[in-house]
Amino acid sequence: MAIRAANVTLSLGSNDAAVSILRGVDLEVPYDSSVALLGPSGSGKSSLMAVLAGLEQATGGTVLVDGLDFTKLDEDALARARRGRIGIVLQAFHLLPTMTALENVAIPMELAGMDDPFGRAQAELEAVGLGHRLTHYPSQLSGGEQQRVAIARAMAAGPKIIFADEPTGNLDGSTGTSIVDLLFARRAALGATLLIITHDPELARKCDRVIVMHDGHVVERVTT
Ligand SMILES: Nc1ncnc2c1ncn2[C@@H]1O[C@H](COP(=O)(O)OP(=O)(O)OP(=O)(O)O)[C@@H](O)[C@H]1O
Repeated sequence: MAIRAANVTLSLGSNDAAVSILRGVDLEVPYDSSVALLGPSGSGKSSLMAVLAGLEQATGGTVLVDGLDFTKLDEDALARARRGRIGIVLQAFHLLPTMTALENVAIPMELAGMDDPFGRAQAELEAVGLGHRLTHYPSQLSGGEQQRVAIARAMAAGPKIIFADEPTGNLDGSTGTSIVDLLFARRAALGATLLIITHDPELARKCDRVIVMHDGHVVERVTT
């Protein structure tokens, strides 16, 4: 299993002010599969993703990601565990404005000490259709192009698991559709697992499984 989570809880704040955000989530996600995470606003989708991606520590339960027990790792070890294993795409593209498209994709790999960061970055930008935009800065790119750079950044190190939180939320309909197609195509090419938060039932149907959350729980699991 790419992800195996059992009885995961997340509380934020302490004592009287504590808020229960995840209230015992169980989840199994096979390798090389796609999963849509649906549910009303505030149901805990982004919080669950943060825990599974190693960005936030669960308060309780077990979180096994690619065989690693994330609940046993401190922040530094989590950062190391994410490298080359996990790719993240968010609604806001979070590109660095002072870096070109190529640098935005290559520099994180260079900092992580990976081999040939610029060669890999160029290959991945070509794969997302941006071979002609390598030296453009984010401000010179359209929203859809910026999200392609963000996807290239998430994919370039060859992650086993890709997390995407409403990746089309800032894009118009047809641009959003092409971004989704691209995510699915790159996922398949890499043999990676994709977990995608969406409000779009049509997108959810494209995934192998659909998981519905409500009030910090998983309330429905559907295999499509
Ligand atoms: N840092 C925080 N401190 C306190 N409460 C928080 C914090 N982060 C999230 N929450 C609360 O946790 C609950 C779940 O939030 P989360 O963002 O995971 O939901 P979501 O399902 O992703 O919602 P949306 O679809 O609106 O993005 C919400 O009630 C939110 O207000």
